[in-house]
Amino acid sequence: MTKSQLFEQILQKQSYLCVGLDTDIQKIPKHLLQTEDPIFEFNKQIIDATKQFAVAYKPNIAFYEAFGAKGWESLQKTLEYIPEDCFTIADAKRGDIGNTSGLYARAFFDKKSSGLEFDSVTVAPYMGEDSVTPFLDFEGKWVILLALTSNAGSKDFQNLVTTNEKQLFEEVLTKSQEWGNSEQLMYVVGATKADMLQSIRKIVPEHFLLVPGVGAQGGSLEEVSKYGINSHCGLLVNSSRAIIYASSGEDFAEKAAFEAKKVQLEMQQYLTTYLPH
Ligand SMILES: O=C(O)c1cc(=O)[nH]c(=O)n1[C@@H]1O[C@H](COP(=O)(O)O)[C@@H](O)[C@H]1O
Repeated sequence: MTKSQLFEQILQKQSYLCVGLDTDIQKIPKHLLQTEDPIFEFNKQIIDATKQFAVAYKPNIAFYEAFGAKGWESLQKTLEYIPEDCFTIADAKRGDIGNTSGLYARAFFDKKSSGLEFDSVTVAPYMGEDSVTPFLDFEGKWVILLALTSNAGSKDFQNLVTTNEKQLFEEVLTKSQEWGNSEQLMYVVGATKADMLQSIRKIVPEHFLLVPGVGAQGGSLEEVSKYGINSHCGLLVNSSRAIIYASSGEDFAEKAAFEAKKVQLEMQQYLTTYLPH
């Protein structure tokens, strides 16, 4: 999916919601445990319930690979079930020396090789250019580079000041623009770091940002939208637990739809207010 196609979807659905499929077998409703593939069954019902309110889905790979071959099978079925018009993110946080990154890229982008073809994959930037470019070599695919993450430990390294008198995450935003453009690179900025969005937008005015951390982690959707929206929206805001575990009963899909719709309606307001006309 291209940047302009993604923006079109956002305008059509009046939403920049990404539903995180962090599907934890311990948390899914008990009645699904009798089905042949409970993780897929849960995802299928969540996707059906939320697809009119969401423009993207982000399965977090940890929740699948923990179950070995069976988990990968649930992931593949889930990916195939996501509607064509939704952007897909493999949240795998990969990155290694060049030849290894090339194989990680095949795992998520090359259907003939792995059976999976996502639109994008999350990548850790700290091994530098040659660890990221093998992902960028896949035409039409996106790399979502970790910049300023939502967790408390992000300050351990990402805020350190470098010899250029910049914080490390700012170096990531600046340097990586030499490797790819805003048609193939996005950045992760945690919703809990919304106060930094104004200065981040000065470095990456055109790029899409994947913003996790609203909902369960407490980030403010309003702040993120106010400081993060650019001329083509430029935001995918992820919510996982607050939507998919809105209920642990048989009404889980209905409750997920209710939560997703609530977020979508809020986003509609922010698009009206903050999207430049
Ligand atoms: O790359 C990510 O998606 C990510 C980056 C980050 O800084 N913080 C963060 O929470 N995430 C992911 O976003 C999701 C957040 O889930 P909830 O807190 O349940 O909405 C999880 O899958 C995290 O792994």
